[in-house]
Formats: sequence, C-alpha cells, structure tokens
Amino acid sequence: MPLPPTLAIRPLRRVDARVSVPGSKSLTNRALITAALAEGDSTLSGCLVAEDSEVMVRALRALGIAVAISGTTMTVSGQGGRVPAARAELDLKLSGTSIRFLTALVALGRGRFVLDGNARMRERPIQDLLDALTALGVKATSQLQTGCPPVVVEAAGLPGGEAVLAGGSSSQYLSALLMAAPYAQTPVTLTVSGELPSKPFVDMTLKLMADFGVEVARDGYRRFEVPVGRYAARAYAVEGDAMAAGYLWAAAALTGGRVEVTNVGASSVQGDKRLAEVLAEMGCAVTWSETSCTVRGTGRLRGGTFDLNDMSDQAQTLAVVALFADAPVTITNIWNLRIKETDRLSALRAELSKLGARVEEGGDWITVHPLTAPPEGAVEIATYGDHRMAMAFALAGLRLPGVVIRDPACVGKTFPTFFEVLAALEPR
Ligand SMILES: O=C(O)C1=C[C@@H](OP(=O)(O)O)[C@@H](O)[C@H](O)C1
Ligand SMILES: C=C(OP(=O)(O)O)C(=O)O
Repeated sequence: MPLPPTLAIRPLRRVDARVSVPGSKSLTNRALITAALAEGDSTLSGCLVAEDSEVMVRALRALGIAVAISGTTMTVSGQGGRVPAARAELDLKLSGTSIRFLTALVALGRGRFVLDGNARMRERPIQDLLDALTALGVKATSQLQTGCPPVVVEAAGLPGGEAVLAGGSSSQYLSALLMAAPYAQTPVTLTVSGELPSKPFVDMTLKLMADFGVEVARDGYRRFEVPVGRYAARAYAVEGDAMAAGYLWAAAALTGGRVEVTNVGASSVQGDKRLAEVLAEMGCAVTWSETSCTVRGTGRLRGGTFDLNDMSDQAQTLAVVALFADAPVTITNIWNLRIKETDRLSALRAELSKLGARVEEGGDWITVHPLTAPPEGAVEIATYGDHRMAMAFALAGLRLPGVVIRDPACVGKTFPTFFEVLAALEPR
C-alpha cells in the first residue's frame, strides 16, 4: 500500500516484540559490487530490497551485468572484472553508496559512463574520489564542475599505482576504490589524508573483500595496499541492517518495553550496532547473542556526551531519544551529517524545536535538552527527503500524541516496511 502524504504516529506503551530487520544496505550494495566483479554466479541472500539497492541493481543491469531477483535473494552473473556496456547513463537517485561504488567500478570498463542522481545528490560531494581516480590514471570529472554529480568517467581500464585520497568527508570514497582496485592493471596503494569518518565501514569493506577472496594489506586507516587479484563467486548471506535495528531498539528504550532484533548480533560487522551500547550507557538493559540483540527500556534514560563519528547514521535516532532523557545529550564529531540526504544537523534542530525542545547546534555537534512539556496539539515534522528524519521522528510519536510525519514514503530508501514494523511493536 502506498503511504499517504502525511502519517500520524500512534503512541505505544511498553512495546514487547521480536523482529527481524531488512538486509543491510551497506552489505547488500558492497556484495552486489564484488559479485558483479567476480567470475560467474554469486547468490546473495537476505538482501535489502529498497530504493538504494534497486538503483544499484538497475545500474549493474545497464552496465551489462545480469542480476536476477527472487524475494530477498539476488543472483549476480559476475563478469570477471569486465564491464560489458560501452556507454551508460546511470540514475542513482539519492544513494551515496551506489554512486560512489559505481564511479570506481565503471573505471574498469571501456567507454563513456555518466553517473547522476536527484537534485540533492547533485549537492553531495564526490570530488575527492574523482581526484584519487585521476591519480590512478582514470579520466573522471564532475560534469558541471561542482565537485558533485553528475560524474563523467571516460574509461579505458584502471592503470593503478599510488594515490592520496582526501578522507575527511566520507569513507565511501575509500570503500569504492578498495573494491575496484584488485582489477587494476598494477597494484594499487592508497594513502588517506585527513581524518576518515565512519571507519567501521572501511573494516566492513575489507572483510567483504576477504570473504570474496582478496586480502588487502593495511596500516590502520592510513595506508592500504591492494594486490592485483580476482574475487571468487560465492553464496553470501547479508546480515540485517544495524541502522534499521537502531530505530527498534530505541522504541524499546523510549516506551520502557523490550525489542529483540533477531538478525543483528554481536558477530555483526556493522559498526552501527554500537547504538545498543549507547542505549545501555543511558540506562537500558541490553543483551547480545552472536546473531541477535535485545534492548529493554528501564524507564530511565540518562543524558551524556556521545561521539558518533563511527556511526553517524544513528545520530538522528539518538537525538530523538534525547528528548526523553533526564539530562541533555550532546552528540559530537558528526560534521559529515551536513552532506548526507539533507543537512541533518540543521534539519534536526528545526524539527526538534517544533516539538518544543531546546537545541544547540555547532559545526559538528548538537545538544538536545530534554522536553519539559509535550507540545500542544499536532506537530507536522518535515523530513527533507531524508528517510532517517522520518524514521527517527516517528519514534518521538511513540511517546508524544500528535506527531505527524510528512512524506513518510521517503523511508523507501532503506526500510520500505518501517511504519508497518513500528505499528506492529504492540505489547504481546
Ligand atoms: O559505506 C557505507 O555503506 C556507508 C558509509 C557511511 O557514509 P560516510 O562514509 O559518507 O559517512 C554511512 O553514513 C552510509 O549510510 C553508508
Ligand atoms: C547516509 C546515508 O546513505 P548514503 O550515503 O548511502 O546515501 C544513509 O543511509 O543514512
């Protein structure tokens, strides 16, 4: 059922649920890339089926790489590092992982490739990736000279060699280069300058590459040496999405209830699982098994200062939880929220303020003071085309009557069934 233009959230008390979340966006889109480069068929199970993976699949098909989908299983006919199409114009909408990963992948081909997205994507930087590709011998440019998409790659294979990557804005550039690099003509050495955000995503990339048979030598997050190599086609099971799990754990924290997420656990490679630890620091009871994690709200949420540089997609979730803490919550080291689906720091301040919260915003931090009184009447929350604004603010609606989410359909980027799952978190 399509979602209406606005959606009123129904408050819930003491949720008690055992749920699984959709497949990880980050792992689905990485596995699609390594499977596309491997020789032969890879079967990826538990994939995310949502806009961000759909645009990736459509793009791979346009490049001549077949992907068959049955439910959440995707079978990719890898082309052994070849990119069959000689030209393509790819619309990656608002998917950062897709446009970054594919910009590096098409460099392995021969021909002219244009990669573009929606209006907001045309404001999201990609120049640092283009500069590193240029240093590796690729003709890759920002078509409108904005440092943002559309990107044009005039590909003639990836010569390889050494490049310095400015790492300060996004880890996705590094992940993109690493995954394509085994198919360069000579080994690739990448040195990262600046302080890389979102570091666990780089570990995830290296783990996935190793799972597909290519080991990278590294010196921390500074230097990476990628040998010439080949991925081996394989069956691969995608974990549940830890960012998606975050909303459900937060629902337990906020309602004094209990939620077990059955497909994100202690063995997960996703750094975003640490949100459960932050909720534990705030006062929740959290228990882990290898494959699942249960958060129990205790009725008390402490404030504090939390550095979310390694999992900034959880910042909006934590900022909404903060409304109901007993002291202010400061979230630090999250500058790059400003270049995501929207400027998330400004968006948070604007929408939290509508609920009546006192909010302070700095260049790379935000402080949310606890709500002293619920808002009077309904409050319509703007979501700025950002799935995480919609999902995080829906959590406020579990506690406050009258929260209305504008453009709820934007959750389709990574969690199309979010509102159904949320509404089903009833006490058993
Ligand atoms: O590599 C990935 O899969 C991602 C890395 C992070 O981006 P940045 O590295 O740009 O912070 C994260 O916010 C994004 O949702 C997914
Ligand atoms: C930042 C995000 O996505 P991306 O950069 O992949 O568009 C996100 O999903 O919150």
